[in-house]
Amino acid sequence: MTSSTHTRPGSSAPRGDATELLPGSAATWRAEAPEPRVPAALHVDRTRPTGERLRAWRERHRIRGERARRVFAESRAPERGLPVARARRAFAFVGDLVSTRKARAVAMIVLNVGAAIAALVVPRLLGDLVDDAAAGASFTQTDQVLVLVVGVVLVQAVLTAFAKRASATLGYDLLAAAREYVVGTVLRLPLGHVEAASSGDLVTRITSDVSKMSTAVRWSLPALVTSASMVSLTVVALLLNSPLLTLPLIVSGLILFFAVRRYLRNAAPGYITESATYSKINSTITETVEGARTVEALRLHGVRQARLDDDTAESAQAERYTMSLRNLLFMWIDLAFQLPLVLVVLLGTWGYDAGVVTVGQVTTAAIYLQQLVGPLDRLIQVLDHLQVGVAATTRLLGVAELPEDRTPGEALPDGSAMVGRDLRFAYRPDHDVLHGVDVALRPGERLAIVGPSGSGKSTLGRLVAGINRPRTGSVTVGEVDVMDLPLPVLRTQVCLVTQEHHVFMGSLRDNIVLAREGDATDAQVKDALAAVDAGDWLDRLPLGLDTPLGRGRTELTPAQAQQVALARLVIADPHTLVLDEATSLIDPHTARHLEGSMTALLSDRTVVAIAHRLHTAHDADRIAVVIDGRIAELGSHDELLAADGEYAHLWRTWRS
Ligand SMILES: Nc1ncnc2c1ncn2[C@@H]1O[C@H](COP(=O)(O)OP(=O)(O)OP(=O)(O)O)[C@@H](O)[C@H]1O
Repeated sequence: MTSSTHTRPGSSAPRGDATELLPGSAATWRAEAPEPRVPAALHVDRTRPTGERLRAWRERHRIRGERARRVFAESRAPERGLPVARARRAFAFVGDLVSTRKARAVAMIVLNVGAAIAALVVPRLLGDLVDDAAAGASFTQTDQVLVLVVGVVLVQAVLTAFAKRASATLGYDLLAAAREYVVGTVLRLPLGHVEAASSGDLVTRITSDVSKMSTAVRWSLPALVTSASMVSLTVVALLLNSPLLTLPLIVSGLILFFAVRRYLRNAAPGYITESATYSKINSTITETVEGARTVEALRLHGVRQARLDDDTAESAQAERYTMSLRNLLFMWIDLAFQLPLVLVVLLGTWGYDAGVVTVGQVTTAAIYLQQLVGPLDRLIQVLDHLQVGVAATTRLLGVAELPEDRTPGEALPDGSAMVGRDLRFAYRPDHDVLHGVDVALRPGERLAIVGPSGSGKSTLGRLVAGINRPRTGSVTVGEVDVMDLPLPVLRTQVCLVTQEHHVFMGSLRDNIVLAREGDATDAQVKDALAAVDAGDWLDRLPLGLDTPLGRGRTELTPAQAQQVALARLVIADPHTLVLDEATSLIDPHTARHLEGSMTALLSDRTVVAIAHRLHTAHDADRIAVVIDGRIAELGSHDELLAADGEYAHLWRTWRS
């Protein structure tokens, strides 16, 4: 009963990698995490005396523990972005998934219990065989027992095969349901929250955490049923065989109980912390890649590298913390596995002398104890994986805990008049960037919003388009609050087009019709592209509307991508458009041309144009000048020039 017989899922690969957690992986529990880059202060100085080293180790352990707990606490703080759900929610979530598949879950349990019982019959028969032989029975007198043993072994093999199949199919089914839930949750995230959260955190959750949850659901849950039923039935079989020879198990049980309890208490925060540090690394890398030009321009390589080093060191600390928890647990497990066999032999020798047990019972008890090691070891492995899985699931479910930013109601707009009243908005608490703005759009008018950079133009546009909920006040369309409209209805009322436009993987047609959920005809799509002056390059595409777009396929120029975004709007056909510097990426000549060609198209709609170039304002019916989060002036080009205020100043500056 040596520890080398246990296969243990180690951390020889990063925990984000699903394969490292698979059963049968070559990695063993002894295999430690890849030696991470650790700050010099954390290295062990082997020249120091053992006592001093031990004290230093304890101190480091304490610091790591404290640091891990701090990162853990920070990772739960709502203002850091995406929240983390309570562990109880993770269990309830899995419980819900299983409860809708009761029949298959019961079948899996029955098959596993059947296989476990069959496995327990054999040692009992072998014990009887030993007793018969000790009583002087000849080999031929025991052949019936041997036939029975072979029969039971065959039955056990068949039951085990079916139990494994049932476990695997249930596991995959649970995983599919869990994945669907996660994807659905992430897709319905309120945009404001997505922007507030770190993209690294979100990416880590939907990649690494999904992978960890998937391992827990697909493998650990079924393995929990298999090993738990095997362990409990073996204990029952040991009791039935001889209560006396079951006593050594109490010693191991106590050791395991306290060791596992301590481990479970510390492991959950430890693993959540570990994941939070991966999110930090991802965020730093993502930011560095996205801001590569700024890094290059400002020679920030050293700063970014130092930051990544800090994140990596913090992650290494978190990994070492969970690793030290595991190592401590394994030490106790080894002791708990070694002791009972020794005690059974000693107790058996005494019991045999005293005439209270037979040699057969001692043999059976020894085989049972040997048989117990595998499932017990697996059970503890499973608990370890479940800890990781629960931590990952709480992070995934945390995403679902974000409050909805809108409550779609039944009321539909009566008309297309849009009114914003007392609009205030803050990205950070107590820092309003809009201070009680009132704005009423006249149906069919073109309102230009101009003002200095950072004055709140885009924020006002986002509120009007129903992207963000104002802190106070409301934006209504036809007397209904835009935040109370279901999204498909909102899209037919008001749309925002910004300078950020994403080209999705898919055909050109797919990229355009998505605003109308697929019911636009090819002719409408072509008309929409023609309306935004994209007819020329459309004709040059060999596959026309079927041309596959996206990275590694046909890549559009920024101007073409912007035209695709505008064509989407044409198809969505809302009565109000908010254009946030929508034509800024196109050169001035093309932009002028594009805006010119869109004039006919925009003529029946209300247009709010957040103006980058003042000629857009010049062409507008009214101009709102936004300064420091307030509308400072409102009127036509001529009226505002005559007023000789901020706009007149801006206009003269731009003209000169
Ligand atoms: N996501 C955000 N998080 C925090 N602050 C933000 C965010 N977006 C904008 N702000 C801040 O809100 C204020 C108003 O920004 P907004 O983008 O609305 O101004 P703007 O007039 O459109 O500026 P620009 O013309 O430069 O685009 C600015 O101080 C800006 O720094």
